[in-house]
Amino acid sequence: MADILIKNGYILTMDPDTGDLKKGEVAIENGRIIYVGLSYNGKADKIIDASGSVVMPGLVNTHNHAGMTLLRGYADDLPLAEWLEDYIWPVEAKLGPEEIYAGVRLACLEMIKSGTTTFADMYIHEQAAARAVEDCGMRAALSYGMIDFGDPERAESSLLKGRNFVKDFNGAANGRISVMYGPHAPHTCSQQFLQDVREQARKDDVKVHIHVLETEAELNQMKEKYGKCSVNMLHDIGFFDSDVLAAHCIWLSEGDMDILAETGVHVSHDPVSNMKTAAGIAPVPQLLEKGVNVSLSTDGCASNNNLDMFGVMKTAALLHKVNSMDLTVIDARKVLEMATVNGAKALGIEAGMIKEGYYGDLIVVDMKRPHLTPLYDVDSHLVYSARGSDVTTVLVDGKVLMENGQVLCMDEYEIMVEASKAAKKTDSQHLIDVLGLNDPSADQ
Ligand SMILES: O=c1[nH]cnc2c1ncn2[C@@H]1O[C@H](CO)[C@@H](O)[C@H]1O
Ligand SMILES: [Zn+2]
Repeated sequence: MADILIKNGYILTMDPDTGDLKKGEVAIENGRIIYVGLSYNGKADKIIDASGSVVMPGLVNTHNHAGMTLLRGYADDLPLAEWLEDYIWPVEAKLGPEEIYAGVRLACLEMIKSGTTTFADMYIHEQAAARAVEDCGMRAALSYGMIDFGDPERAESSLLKGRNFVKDFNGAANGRISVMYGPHAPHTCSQQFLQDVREQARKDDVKVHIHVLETEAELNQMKEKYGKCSVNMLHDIGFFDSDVLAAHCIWLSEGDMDILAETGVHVSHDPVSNMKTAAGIAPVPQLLEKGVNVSLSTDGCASNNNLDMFGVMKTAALLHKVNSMDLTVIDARKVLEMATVNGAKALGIEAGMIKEGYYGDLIVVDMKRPHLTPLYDVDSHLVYSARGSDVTTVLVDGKVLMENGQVLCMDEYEIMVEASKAAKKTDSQHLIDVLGLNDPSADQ
């Protein structure tokens, strides 16, 4: 007997073998999809009626700094280096594991409510992120953000933290948590450190998550220091492999793109963040053309400033259309693939498609809404018209985390209270108490 049977929905399987089903059923047992088709010939403990809705794979956000929800809107409209060095890094030093736990809980709440079932993360106090993921039921590929700035002592302590994190959390939360090594970037980490991390990752059979060529400043710094760009430097030290997830990848030459394609590096594209920080435009159509696996992501909340993957999907499509002055350069289906299939592939998880044997990670999107009426083309609506708030039901690992808009896995109000309290640790003079936490007469 199945645990859950989803009926009456339009099933966007994203599986080319099955295609989409105008009205189909999905059955889930023990966390895995056991049936996708027109009619399930068996019983189920629980029925979810998806009439008037699309049932699709949960979205996969492949580059996040989830704890940064605490810094949403904390410092905006500043040059990237100044933003990071003068505002973000000093304030991160004030945040401890309890604050990050509250921030990641908030991130998970926001992601669940907008249809993301899995995210890849790189941040400080990542054990707290792991605890938050374990508690809320999401799936995640977590990495401890490591930076050495060329300081051997810092390199040693950073790698030790990374290794301990890998040891403690690989396969945690019943396999919902996977781990990666997270060296920050080629210009903030020394070559030796990057080599050491690479070696350790191979030894542990763990993937690597890194920022690559996000800014022109990084490109110039690398050329000055090594006489070559980040991609060539990393390639020359044998860093690249099909277990590497590289975020941003904006300032690429033709040759760089060939290296990424040949080595099987996965690229995480952050269009909203890249536009907001004026970092540039990643050559996504060219990367896809060369066969690079490109997935989509929000980046941290301080450079987005939300975690809505529907916004990211629309922005990705529009950005590359206008940039190439060719609106056929990327279509809605390709964008959906990047947000589901490609993301799961980058993280090496059996998700991103509604397919027998895959994880029961899926979402229900309500199409009975003014801004989704009339409906000619499901792909088009999901990318160009829908919003995260159209997601009504979310399942991860076959567990219902949200049903009919009701979050079941956490108390929304409590999460916002705890995050607002944690944000006080920033000592910002500008924090506005919208929840009325400092006013005892405030109505809850
Ligand atoms: O857009 C970005 N570019 C580079 N670094 C970033 C960006 N957003 C966040 N971080 C920083 O990466 C570290 C991860 O552990 C954090 O210090 C975070 O602030
Ligand atoms: Zn980032």
